[in-house]
Amino acid sequence: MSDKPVIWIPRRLSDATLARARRDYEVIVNEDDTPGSAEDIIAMSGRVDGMIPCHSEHFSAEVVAKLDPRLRIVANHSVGVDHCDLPALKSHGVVVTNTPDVLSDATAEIAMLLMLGAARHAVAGDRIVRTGAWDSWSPSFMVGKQVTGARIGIVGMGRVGRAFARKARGFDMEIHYHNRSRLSPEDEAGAIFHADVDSLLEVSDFLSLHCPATPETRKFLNAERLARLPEGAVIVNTARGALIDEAALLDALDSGHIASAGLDCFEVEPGGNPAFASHDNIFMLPHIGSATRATRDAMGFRALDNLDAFFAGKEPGDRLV
Ligand SMILES: NC(=O)C1=CN([C@@H]2O[C@H](COP(=O)(O)OP(=O)(O)OC[C@H]3O[C@@H](n4cnc5c(N)ncnc54)[C@H](O)[C@@H]3O)[C@@H](O)[C@H]2O)C=CC1
Ligand SMILES: O=C(O)C(=O)CO
Repeated sequence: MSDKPVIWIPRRLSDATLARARRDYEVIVNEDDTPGSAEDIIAMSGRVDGMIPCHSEHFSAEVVAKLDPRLRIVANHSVGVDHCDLPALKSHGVVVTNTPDVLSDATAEIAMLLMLGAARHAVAGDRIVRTGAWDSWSPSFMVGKQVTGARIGIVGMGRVGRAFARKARGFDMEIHYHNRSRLSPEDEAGAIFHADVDSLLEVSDFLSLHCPATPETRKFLNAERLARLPEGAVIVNTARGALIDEAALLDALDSGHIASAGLDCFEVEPGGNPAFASHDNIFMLPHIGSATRATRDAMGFRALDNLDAFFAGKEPGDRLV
């Protein structure tokens, strides 16, 4: 019997992460890489001291109430923790950490891709070439919306929001933002703060969501707020599907008030919204904001750094509760 702590890794993390984990811990890996169910989480809590779950494993209050006291730390392999009932985990005595910063640039890259693709008809353009339907060219063919110099509204100017703003500056965009609090002049870097959501919406030719999913932000972008955006605005969401009222977004796209949307996150995942599939003006990706090799290694290492600190009796750097 080794005296190393035992940890459960429910999803197939990067090779480098698994190699380091196996060096330092007794590791139980879910080799078939399916999401851990409530039953799996509860059963595993009696066999392990720590876990490295992803946002696909849900720690609801009902699950947390049934956790075995052996489990002492949930070191998430994600920055978003809307899959965790933090107050319940805290009152159950379980430490929770996440992986901030290391995925901000990768996620901001995907937001840029979605913004550009949604603005410039990437879905329809790709389909027309791919299917051999490209049989003419004209000056009015596939005319899109220019990103360079346009006004971008950012909701949630945290780590990913600021990384996105840095990239948008490269496109000479005029940056506006709404956040829980105003940033320092250094972090703001010329971006224009809107204390009021409506005032941000009214100037946003493009709108990109970067705040966490919380009870307060659920369906943040509803019919009323969509109507406040300028005619022909483009929506980008790499945050969480829960932030958008998807039926209201479809209505706004169908009416032409919203020109297009670029979405990495959906209310139902995996799968997405089947009603979106027939819309060429929705550019969709399957929640791959942080999916680069470098970032996935960095996320895994950050989760392990948190475990290492915890099991060494120190404060984990990314402790949330
Ligand atoms: N698509 C993907 O693969 C990824 C998605 N994400 C999502 O992005 C989110 C943001 O990540 P970070 O930037 O690292 O978090 P962060 O905590 O650094 O930034 C979030 C910002 O939102 C602001 N905020 C919170 N509630 C708000 C509200 N009601 N109204 C306005 N602003 C509000 C906060 O003040 C903060 O500045 C995560 O919670 C996660 O859901 C993050 C990484 C990858
Ligand atoms: O980290 C997160 O919050 C994600 O959505 C996946 O990287």
